[in-house]
Amino acid sequence: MMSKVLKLNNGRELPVVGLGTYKSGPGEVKKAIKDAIDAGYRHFDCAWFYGNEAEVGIGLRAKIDEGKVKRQDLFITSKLWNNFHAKDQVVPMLKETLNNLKLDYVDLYLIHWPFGFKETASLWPVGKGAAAYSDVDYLETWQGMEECVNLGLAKSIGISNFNAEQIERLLKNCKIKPVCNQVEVNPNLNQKKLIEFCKQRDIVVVGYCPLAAISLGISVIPKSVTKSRIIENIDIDFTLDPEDVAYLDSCNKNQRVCPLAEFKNHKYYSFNTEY
Ligand SMILES: NC(=O)C1=CN([C@@H]2O[C@H](COP(=O)(O)OP(=O)(O)OC[C@H]3O[C@@H](n4cnc5c(N)ncnc54)[C@H](OP(=O)(O)O)[C@@H]3O)[C@@H](O)[C@H]2O)C=CC1
Ligand SMILES: O=C1CO[C@H](CO)[C@@H](O)[C@@H]1O
Repeated sequence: MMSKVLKLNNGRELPVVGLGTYKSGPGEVKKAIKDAIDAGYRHFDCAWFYGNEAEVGIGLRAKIDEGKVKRQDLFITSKLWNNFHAKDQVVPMLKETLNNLKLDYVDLYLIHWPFGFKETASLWPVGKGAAAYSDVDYLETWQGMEECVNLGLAKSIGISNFNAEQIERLLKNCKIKPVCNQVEVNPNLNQKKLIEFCKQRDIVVVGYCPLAAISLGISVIPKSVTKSRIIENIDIDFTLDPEDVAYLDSCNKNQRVCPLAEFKNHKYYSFNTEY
């Protein structure tokens, strides 16, 4: 049976299953949040880039106000987008997210990707080449993330889409350790080496695009705006037979849904290494 929470390296607890919110559209995400809270979800995966944090916040606030949950029972994650990697932009961007979510703090704030774009570039500067890239080092960004913890705006901080080498470099140069690395995990990309690498360093892996990938000792954040699926996705009280595990292992092709290959020439692109 799967444990319901994972312990983070700062002593806090992360509910294993969370609700993803990417592409949860206007007019549907508020209801999805409310349905999810009713179904027992307490972990919500959000991001400034998803453009829907204000409506997510309305759903959360409605359930808090009706007394269904307390703020302290929820685990809310958000992420810093790539155009805002300069150290002095991190706190203001988190404040904007908090304003949208109508919260005083997030439980977890992540650097969404290790590579940055210029603030003046578009949010998704495909085809613009290096002219759109910023070379702000994610170590600088991390100092801004640490400031978020020191100000009480984030209870925990972490990273997303970082490779092993980047994690090692960050661990050697941080004051506050990242609690998690959020990366793609599914049968086509089982991430065994990266998961083991993170476990050895007491970093929890949160798996995105996760449908059908469970039992790996990680947290998963399936997205759905459909009530029956929201309920189905948290009802995962089962263990897989060894043959099922072997079958899922055989599916691994190291293929990504989100390679962001458009940015593969960026100095801090993370998927040019094995893991
Ligand atoms: N850090 C990062 O860079 C990234 C983070 N993420 C995060 O991870 C989350 C999950 O990833 P995502 O890309 O959304 O993909 P998912 O693997 O969660 O798939 C979501 C899709 O699957 C459908 N679905 C959900 N449950 C079921 C079910 N039980 N049966 C059949 N279909 C189902 C949903 O449809 P419907 O909604 O219509 O029910 C939706 O179309 C994101 O929402 C986001 O929060 C994602 C990508 C990158
Ligand atoms: O979170 C995310 C959702 O998916 C996008 C790609 O389609 C990613 O860029 C982003 O990291």
